[in-house]
Amino acid sequence: MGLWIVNILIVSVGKLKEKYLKLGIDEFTKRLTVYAKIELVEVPDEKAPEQLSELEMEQVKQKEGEKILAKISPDTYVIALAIDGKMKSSEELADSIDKLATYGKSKIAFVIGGSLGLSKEVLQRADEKLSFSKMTFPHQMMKLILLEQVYRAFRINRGEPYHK
Ligand SMILES: C[S@@+](CC[C@H](N)C(=O)[O-])C[C@H]1O[C@@H](n2cnc3c(N)ncnc32)[C@H](O)[C@@H]1O
Repeated sequence: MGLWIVNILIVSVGKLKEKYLKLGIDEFTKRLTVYAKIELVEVPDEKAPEQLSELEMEQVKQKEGEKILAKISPDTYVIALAIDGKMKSSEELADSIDKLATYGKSKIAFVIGGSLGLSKEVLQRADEKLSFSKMTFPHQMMKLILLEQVYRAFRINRGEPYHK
């Protein structure tokens, strides 16, 4: 594990409403502060009623995408969460984070899309696309799962015990 301070930024779309998810997110954020500087940023979602045309859906994603990109500095390594991205084991994610930190990429942003997903501009900016399975998770739940996996990654890299 590199000795660099790793800055983890998680950018997501929309305000977290569910209390049960908030509790979990707060818990893993707190646990992670031992290992990294962690920042969670929520950008406002665009109104997306049921009956949107393809074009309108693209516009929603584009507007949300602009707000996401505005939060990410140019020297940040961006990992976009996408269903069709690359799947990794927890050990592989841990290794990726370790290598990024070791080779001087100490700013890592994970990006989670809104209900319609991420814009092509965000996906183009991303250095990699990470999939958590072929299943679709609600974005707020995705944030909790991501935080747990990032926490797990740091525990793995430190050789610290964590339940299997
Ligand atoms: C409700 S999902 C969006 C679903 C949208 N139809 C799509 O295909 O992207 C909201 C966000 O959660 C993340 N997400 C949901 N399921 C995921 C998965 N299995 N792997 C990676 N990211 C996922 C993605 O960032 C996605 O943009």
